[in-house]
Parts: sequence; C-alpha cells; structure tokens
Amino acid sequence: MNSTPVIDVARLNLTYGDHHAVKDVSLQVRSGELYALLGTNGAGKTSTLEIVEGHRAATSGTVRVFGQDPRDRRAVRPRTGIMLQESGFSPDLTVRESVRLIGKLTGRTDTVEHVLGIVDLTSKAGTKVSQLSGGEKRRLDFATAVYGAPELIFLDEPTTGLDIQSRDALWSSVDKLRAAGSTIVLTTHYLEEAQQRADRIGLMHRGTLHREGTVSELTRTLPAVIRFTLTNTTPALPLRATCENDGSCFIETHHLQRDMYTLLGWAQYHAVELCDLEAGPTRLDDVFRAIGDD
Ligand SMILES: Nc1ncnc2c1ncn2[C@@H]1O[C@H](COP(=O)(O)OP(=O)(O)OP(=O)(O)O)[C@@H](O)[C@H]1O
Repeated sequence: MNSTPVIDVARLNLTYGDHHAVKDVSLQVRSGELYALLGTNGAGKTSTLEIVEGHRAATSGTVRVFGQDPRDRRAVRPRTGIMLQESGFSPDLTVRESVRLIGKLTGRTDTVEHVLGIVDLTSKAGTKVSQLSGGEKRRLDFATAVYGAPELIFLDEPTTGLDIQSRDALWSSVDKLRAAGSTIVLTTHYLEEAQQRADRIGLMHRGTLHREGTVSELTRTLPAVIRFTLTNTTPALPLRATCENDGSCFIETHHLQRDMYTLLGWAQYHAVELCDLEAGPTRLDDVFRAIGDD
C-alpha cells in the first residue's frame, strides 16, 4: 500500500450559523482501504464528506485528497467517483444518455455498455430516468460513480432501497474495484455491511470522531453475549447470568469460548436443555448502542 494517505483531514470544523456540525475531526484514508464513516443521525457524516468531496467549504481545518485541495476540481474530480444519497439525474434523459453525459464529465475512459452491464441495466438503456424504479435509480447512481474505475469512490448509503440480489451484485462490483486498487469511502446505516467489509471504521457522534479503528478494535472493549431460555427449575448456573421470570437468560462475557464450554458442560452434566441457545461476538450494533453510555 502507498503510504501517502488518499484522504487527509486535519482538525476540520464546520458551522452552520450557530450550529457546530463538525468539531475538530481528523482522519486519514489510506490507499486501497475501505473506510466506513458511520454515526448516529445528524452526527456530521454528510457534512464531513461534502467537504472532502469538494462540495462545501470548511469553516477551519485542512482537507487534502490525493495531496490536493478537493475544491481544485480539475485535479481531484477525474480521479474520484461519487454516489450521493440522492441522485441528480435529469428525468427526461434516458439511462444511456445519463451515463454518457456524466461519464464525459468525469474525463475518464469507459463505455456506457460496460458500466450498464456492471449494474445489470443494459435492458433499460433506452428508458427515461423518470421511469426507473427507486432501486434502478440507485444502480444507475452506482454506475455513474464507477465509470472509468476511479481511484477513489465515495458511496453514500449505496444499498438503501436495493433488493438482496442487487446488493450482492453491488458489493461484488466493489470487491472487483478494490482488487484493481480503488479506495472506497462508505457511509451506511446497515451496520452489518460495514462490519463485513470495512478495513477501518470512523464512528461520528454529535460532530466529533467519537471512535476509530478496525471492527475488532471497536468491539473488543464490549462483552459478547450468550442467550438461552430455561424451561424448568435447574441447579444454580455455573456463571453469573441475568434471568427474567419467563426463563430467558443472558450472560455477558469477555471469554466467549471458555464460558460456552463451562455452560455446555454444566447443561450436559445436569441434563438441562438450553432452549433457543445463541452465542455471538460483540457486533457493531452494540458499539452504537453503547455510544450514549460513554
Ligand atoms: N445546510 C444545513 N444548514 C444547517 N444545518 C445543517 C445543514 N446540513 C446539516 N445541518 C445540521 O448539521 C448536523 C449534521 O448533519 P449531517 O447531515 O452532516 O449529519 P449526518 O451524520 O449525515 O446525519 P444522517 O445520518 O441523519 O444523514 C445536523 O444537526 C443537521 O441538522
């Protein structure tokens, strides 16, 4: 990996009137990474990305993309693909015309047929944008963002409104772009997508970069959980558990494997059935839920 960051944000601040929307945010995205910028509603993700994308001026701080000021569109735009949350296509243009127009603006080389093939919209090439479904419009958005396989791609909630086949297809296209060296910046409220795919995650809350790290760095401070239901009276449990009147119990643990072994050994010995047994590592959802407790 190239050691010069693709994106370098230092002490970024943005105010809207009296509202301090982005507070002293510093982050770097390295070449080839998939960096997910996640956060609670109104945390400042879109505001931060709009500055990094060159759409908005910062109140203070510095932002460099490929070592350049992102407002220098000629230097940065040809190397960058952007899939915004809401598309800005002209409804009267056809799918083919939209891709051709936006493709030309990027200055990159590609063909309309190729990108429509990536998003499975070849059969809709002659259809007007106004006649596309919501999911098809999202796929068209993605097609224009990846036209010419840019070095840096921003994906803002890319899978919202997509069915499972289209989601899988989109992620497999992202995997191919990454294999070819593209750097990806993702925002999403589907945490499992970030958990599965992000190399690193920046977690924003109330304008600050609240936490940053790999999934395991973010989750390892929180316990894993074992859940089960007891239907009969049993001998005392071998571990500290929280149980409700209906018999449902959970155990929080930082030693999932060891404590599962203890629990299963106990259940086997006493012939206790652990109904609806589940055990899992800490998920990103839990990190989000813990934000308010920090
Ligand atoms: N143009 C604007 N003028 C004034 N305030 C704004 C403007 N855009 C955003 N805000 C405010 O700034 C804060 C950050 O908004 P932003 O859209 O960056 O958050 P976000 O993290 O993208 O949120 P979400 O997950 O809900 O999309 C919010 O409190 C929002 O109300």
